[in-house]
Amino acid sequence: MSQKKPVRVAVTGAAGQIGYSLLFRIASGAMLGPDQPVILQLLDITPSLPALNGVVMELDDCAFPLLQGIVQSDDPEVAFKDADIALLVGARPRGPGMERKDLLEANGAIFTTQGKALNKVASRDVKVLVVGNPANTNAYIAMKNAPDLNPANFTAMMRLDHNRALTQIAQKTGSAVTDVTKMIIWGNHSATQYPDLFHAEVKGANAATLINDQKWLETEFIPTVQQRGAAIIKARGLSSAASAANAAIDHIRNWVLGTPEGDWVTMGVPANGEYGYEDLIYGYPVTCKDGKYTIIQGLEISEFSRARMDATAKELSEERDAVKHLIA
Ligand SMILES: NC(=O)c1ccc[n+]([C@@H]2O[C@H](COP(=O)([O-])OP(=O)(O)OC[C@H]3O[C@@H](n4cnc5c(N)ncnc54)[C@H](O)[C@@H]3O)[C@@H](O)[C@H]2O)c1
Repeated sequence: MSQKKPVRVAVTGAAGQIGYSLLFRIASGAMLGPDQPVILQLLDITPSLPALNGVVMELDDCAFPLLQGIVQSDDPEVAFKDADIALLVGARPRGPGMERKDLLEANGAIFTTQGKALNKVASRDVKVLVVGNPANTNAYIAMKNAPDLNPANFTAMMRLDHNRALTQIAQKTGSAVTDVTKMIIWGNHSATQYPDLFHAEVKGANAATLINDQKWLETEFIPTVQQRGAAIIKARGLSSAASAANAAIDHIRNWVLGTPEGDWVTMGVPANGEYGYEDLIYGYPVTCKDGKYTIIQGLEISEFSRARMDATAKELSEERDAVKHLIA
């Protein structure tokens, strides 16, 4: 039995689809390691509490050795109390006839409340990952509503896009996914994201040079990664959930336990002028060590890449400007 102090992991939207894949893997040790006990602090809205209780019954029935406690609540100040990690998954889905700005508004209200609650009760070092869409802007709103916490601790999930791109390159080049390194998804977790092949490597060789097919890059690779979420909804009738949960596990595991030597990952993190962007939560390549991430700086950016990086930054600025009134 591990002697380590349990880590408090808050998960919102815990009764939802992603929650159903995510919670069991956190409790099994997939996220923080096989010797790290956890306490799950689960938040959902009042009407979803009966369903949440069913999920908790199943967690109990797994008898996970690392799971040292479960809290269930519809109150963010209960769920976020002393949280070391907060996975903000719950969000308002886009309903029929809802415009993008209505979605921003509905989620803005949720992430304002949750940012304030984190500010009030979470651990001062809480690591926040926003999964609920629009993830980058929701993370921005939560960060701005938590003035006592370090802004660097607010991140948005770009890892699903990153992992999707890794597999596209592995399949294209007939290599193992572990042979593909240094992928980057710049910008927003949306259809404007820019999956950048020009710094990626396959067994240490530059991926763009190796593939040497600009038409494929522009007409297949980039759109496939950008549109993957929609393709999954079309095929499955439901949005990606297990792969999203897996990406959340990867994001936190690397942030807490580090990235492998010679590789980096993509995280949506506060932009403070890197590559010319600021006051956004923007997808950047980062390495992680000792629980901290560092943005990879100084990569050479071609005109082709710059146009796409700017386009996704423009969309993020527009989203930010649309929610300005929600920020204190
Ligand atoms: N960043 C990414 O890569 C990525 C990938 C996939 C899905 N997503 C997003 O993740 C979110 C969740 O997806 P899902 O498939 O689990 O959805 P879902 O509808 O199955 O579950 C969402 C859950 O959140 C709960 N919820 C709603 N408002 C809440 C609030 N204010 N506080 C707490 N809980 C609340 C709901 O009751 C529900 O249980 C969606 O916004 C989806 O678009 C993001």
